[in-house]
Amino acid sequence: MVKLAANLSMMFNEVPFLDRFAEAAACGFKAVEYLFPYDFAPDELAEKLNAAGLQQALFNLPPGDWENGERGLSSLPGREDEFMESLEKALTYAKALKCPRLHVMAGMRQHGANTETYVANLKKAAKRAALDGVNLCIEPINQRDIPGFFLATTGQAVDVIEAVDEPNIGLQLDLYHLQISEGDLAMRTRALLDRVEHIQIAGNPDRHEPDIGEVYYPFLFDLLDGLGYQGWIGCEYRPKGETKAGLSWAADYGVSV
Ligand SMILES: O=C(O)[C@@H](O)C(=O)CO
Ligand SMILES: [Mg+2]
Repeated sequence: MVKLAANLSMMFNEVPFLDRFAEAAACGFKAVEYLFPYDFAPDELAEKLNAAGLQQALFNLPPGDWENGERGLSSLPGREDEFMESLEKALTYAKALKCPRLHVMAGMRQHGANTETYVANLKKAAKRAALDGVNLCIEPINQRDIPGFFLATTGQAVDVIEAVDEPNIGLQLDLYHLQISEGDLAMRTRALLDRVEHIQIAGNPDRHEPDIGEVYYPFLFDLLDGLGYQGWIGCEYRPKGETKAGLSWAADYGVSV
């Protein structure tokens, strides 16, 4: 059975961030994800999560200087210490939020990203995260949304995961990005599933609700069920209008308003 997690960076933007937990739970979501928790204290977030009876499915490591275009540190030579510090910060939050997985963003080609640094950093980070029982994921992102993002395709991600060769690193399969970059969603999902740690969805090409656009998600959900996928599916989309008004697509999966 498909398990949907609300992405609180994009959904429920009608209310302040800390109020989005209760909104998501009221609609029937059992888990949430978001980009970054770092504007708030871990205890404050844990209290919101617990009060709403939600699980924390995923969040990202600090990405570096976001305002100035940084999108992760893990592949940037000369930033290794900063990267490990960012991991420690994320692990502190993961512990407070009982979050079993973290997304490690790759970084930008134009900032000097390279595979050797990426693999070495991920290996060290995976070993450290394993001590806390946390898994890491890497996510290929399409070059239209983030031109120059270092991790561009699932093939590259699989090569990196194989080179890192640690049991707690896997793929964050965002089907919105995959549709733009590679297509052939069902066949690729089937081939990649044993590497997948987390899935995200949105309608293509505008990143609105999954029932708006060119991808037919009910087919992919049935496929995932048939393949025995047990993980979360993060709803990482920008609602076209009001969040709740656009949730009817999720009624068959335990979410309604
Ligand atoms: O797909 C995305 O944009 C996110 O999952 C992310 O973590 C980076 O922006
Ligand atoms: Mg994503």
